[in-house]
Amino acid sequence: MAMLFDFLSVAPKRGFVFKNWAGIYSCRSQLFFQPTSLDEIVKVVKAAKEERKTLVTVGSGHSPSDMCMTNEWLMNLDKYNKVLELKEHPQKKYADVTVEAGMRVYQLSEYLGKKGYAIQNLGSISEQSVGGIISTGTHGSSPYHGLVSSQYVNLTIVNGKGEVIFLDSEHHPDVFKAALLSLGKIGVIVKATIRAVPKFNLRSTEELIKFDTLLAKWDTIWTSSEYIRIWWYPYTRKCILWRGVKTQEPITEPRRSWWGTLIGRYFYETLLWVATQIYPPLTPYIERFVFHRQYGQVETLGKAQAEVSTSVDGLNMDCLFSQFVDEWGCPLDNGPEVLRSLDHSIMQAAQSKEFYVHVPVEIRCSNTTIPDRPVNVEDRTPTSQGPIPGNTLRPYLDNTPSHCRYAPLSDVTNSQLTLYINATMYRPFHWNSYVGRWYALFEDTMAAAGGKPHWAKNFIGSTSLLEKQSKHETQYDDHEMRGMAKNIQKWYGKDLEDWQRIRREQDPDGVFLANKDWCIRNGIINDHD
Ligand SMILES: Cc1cc2nc3c(=O)[nH]c(=O)nc-3n(C[C@H](O)[C@H](O)[C@H](O)COP(=O)(O)OP(=O)(O)OC[C@H]3O[C@@H](n4cnc5c(N)ncnc54)[C@H](O)[C@@H]3O)c2cc1C
Ligand SMILES: O=C1O[C@H](CO)C(O)=C1O
Repeated sequence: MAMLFDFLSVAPKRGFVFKNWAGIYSCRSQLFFQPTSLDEIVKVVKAAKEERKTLVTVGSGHSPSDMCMTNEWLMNLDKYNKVLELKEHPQKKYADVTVEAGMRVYQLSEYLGKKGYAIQNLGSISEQSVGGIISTGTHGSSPYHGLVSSQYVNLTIVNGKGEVIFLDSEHHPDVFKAALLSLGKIGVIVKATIRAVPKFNLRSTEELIKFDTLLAKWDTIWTSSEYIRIWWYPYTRKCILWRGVKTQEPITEPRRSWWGTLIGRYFYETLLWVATQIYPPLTPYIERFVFHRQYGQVETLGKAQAEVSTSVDGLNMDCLFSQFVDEWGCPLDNGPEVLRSLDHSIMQAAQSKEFYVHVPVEIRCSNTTIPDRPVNVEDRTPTSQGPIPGNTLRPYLDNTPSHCRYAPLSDVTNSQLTLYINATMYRPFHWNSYVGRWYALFEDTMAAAGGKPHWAKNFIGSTSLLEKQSKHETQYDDHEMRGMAKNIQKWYGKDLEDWQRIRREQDPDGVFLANKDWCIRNGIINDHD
């Protein structure tokens, strides 16, 4: 082995155990690589091909599912994480920054901040790697911004033949579309160019509103701010409406957070542990108690005090504890019907003590419609709303509704938007909670509303959706993913076929077909691939 890998500056580790962030899944890889240069990455891919091994590239391991698990070769690009180039627009309206794909999003924000720029939109955290955040369809929450991958102008990948390929809207646009949401199966993303905008702060409010107020204002609320997200606390019948706009105002004191304190946090996790492990009917009481500690009792719509923070602090949030997450996207127009139905089911389940949900149920939106003209940047100021897209291609595996049509910012309505609902279930002190019955109901509701699951998360599916059953239903753990091959083939149709064709062309020997079981149970490859 020493001979085979003497080109590496960091020797591969044998038997390295990888655990995902939530600690739900772990695997023992045969060999674990941390290359430090493009040449080393190419050689690792070629060695995998020659040795007939499969290779998974793992970023920060923040995907909650078992998608990165492998008992063959595992590679991580944490040591391949430098900034390569910064190209500024002549009037500094934006900057295109090329980085090595192992860079973490928080590292990229730190670098950009020093140069006077910021990432246009973020998800709830910044721990992810650039390669990882692109590969799963990660999103934030905004009526104007799309998937995080829409900020990327180009990618460079190493495909399964060990070739280095540059991808953008002109060079191999079909491979670019496949790599913009690839689940790590098209090639290793080694470099990426992100379009950043002038640095901005966020002026945000957190308003306490009734669940009924949310439903009553559904038609206009989502377009009331550039950044917006809602946290739903079903047992309190209340929500927190978070809204943010770009500003150049100076940063203010952060708002207080009860669960942000050591005692609040530990107490909350202990209460959840008691509820999940000893007496589940406590859950609604805990939720009400925690909500009132954190947010108070009184409706504050239009009256909440604003906070000014950096864009990163404003867009990221405290995700609290290890968790299962089942998140789906569906047309935002279907929101009221979906939420009424989920509300009814959650209340009935609590009454019959069938299951309990954790909070918040996160409600977000994105605008993944494709602009019909380039954005005019000349008149833009650092606080102008909306994105300057890096690309305007729709990834083949984009899970958001495909029928929504573009409208200029001033004309955006709910009909342009995707609704994301995120059913988080905590694992207090890393003890599992029961998710099966809640997630089955949640998934049926979302599928009936035209939804599809977020690829990276803990969707469960059903044995009835598998092409071939390897286990009986009773042999699965409560939270174990059964898969949804038949639905995924039905939902993605020709897009999936195109993605599969490109996958085979780029990786004819199946170097990236690790964790084949995950791929087959979700229909992205066939048995004979
Ligand atoms: C607390 C928390 C908050 C989150 N918030 C959000 C959110 O707000 N919005 C949202 O949409 N998601 C969210 N996620 C999910 C997260 O953004 C995605 O799972 C993301 O893909 C994780 O990035 P990663 O670097 O950890 O990738 P990993 O989980 O390590 O890998 C994910 C996939 O990317 C592939 N991959 C990684 N690097 C490369 C590469 N260089 N080349 C090719 N393929 C690669 C892997 O093979 C795998 O298929 C959250 C997750 C957690 C745990
Ligand atoms: O996966 C996710 O986890 C957090 C919620 O805790 C979030 O926003 C996701 O998305």
